[in-house]
Amino acid sequence: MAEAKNELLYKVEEAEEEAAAVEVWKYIFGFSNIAAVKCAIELGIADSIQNHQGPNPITLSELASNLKCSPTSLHRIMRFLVHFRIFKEQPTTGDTIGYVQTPLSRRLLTGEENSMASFILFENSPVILSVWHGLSASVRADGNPPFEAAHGQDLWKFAAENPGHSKLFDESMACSARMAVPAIIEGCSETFHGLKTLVDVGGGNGTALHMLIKAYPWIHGINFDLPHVVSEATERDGLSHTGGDMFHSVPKADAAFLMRVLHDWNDEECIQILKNCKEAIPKDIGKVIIVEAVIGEDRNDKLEYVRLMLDIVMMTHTSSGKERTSKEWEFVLREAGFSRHIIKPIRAVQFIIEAFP
Ligand SMILES: C[S@@+](CC[C@H](N)C(=O)[O-])C[C@H]1O[C@@H](n2cnc3c(N)ncnc32)[C@H](O)[C@@H]1O
Repeated sequence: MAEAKNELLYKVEEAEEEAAAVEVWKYIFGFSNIAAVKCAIELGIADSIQNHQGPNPITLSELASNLKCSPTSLHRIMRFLVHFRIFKEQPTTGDTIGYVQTPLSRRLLTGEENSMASFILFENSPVILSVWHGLSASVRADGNPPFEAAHGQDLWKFAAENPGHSKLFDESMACSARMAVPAIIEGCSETFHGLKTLVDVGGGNGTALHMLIKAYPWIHGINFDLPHVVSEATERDGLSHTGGDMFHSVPKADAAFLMRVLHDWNDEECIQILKNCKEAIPKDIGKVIIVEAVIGEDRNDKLEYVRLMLDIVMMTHTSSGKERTSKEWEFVLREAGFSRHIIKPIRAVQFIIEAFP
């Protein structure tokens, strides 16, 4: 009996060793996946495949000629991206191989509804990649927050002084807003009924608010963000842009909407922002609609790993931000003076938290 048990234990350990020997390469060369995808976006591979006309899928030589690339190098990139199922190969009638899109490669198109291209380019820009080197120092608490250690100032001040970086950041946020807002509308439509005005606090370039106003045209939207952000935002029907500082005050409206803003700040700062939102809404019918990750709420959810990654992203990108558990949300909301709140899951990384004065 004991021998059989030892034998089984040995087999499990052996299988784990074998798996580790394969898995460890992900951590040695894992960045090559990101770099190859970034390269595909910069070259415009997905766009070129999309724009290709004709009965056959685009061949390597056609793609290389469109993109003005060396076919030999492009072949190596395409072989890699096909292996990782970003693109697919398909035979042509001319007995060669062509390339076609997959649902994943369509996320690399520029200017498409589901595009994540700007988000990928932002997260893998030199400015952001350099901050990751400061992670262990900040965990040991003997270093500055990683972004400040790398750039000498925080993300927001850096953005205000670097318009190119700020624009890419706003576009990257708009990309993921285009994914999140349909999930909000699908999962929580009733949240917006009865509202005449809605202020999007830290609303970036207004993409999310514009989508909400299109779905609920009776609402007038106020897109509120830092002055340098709203000065670059496009004018859109049904909404106005207001520049300011949410730590000072928030424009008045029936409800305040905060999507992926509070996770940029520590508890004390969150409480201050939430108190200012509470001041901005009516005491009787007002509410604050928060769109944020809730860690550990559904550990088996397919997107839980994204919430955990996002928490580490907050450690590196912001000075004090974090993703929160439901208990941590309860704490900041109570401290900000809200009497009750409800957490609703939606089909997204984030949940909806509705808080009432
Ligand atoms: C992570 S982004 C979220 C953008 C948008 N809500 C979304 O989800 O797509 C955080 C936003 O907060 C804004 N922000 C930072 N500090 C602010 C402040 N003191 N007052 C107003 N907005 C601020 C930033 O400019 C940025 O647009």
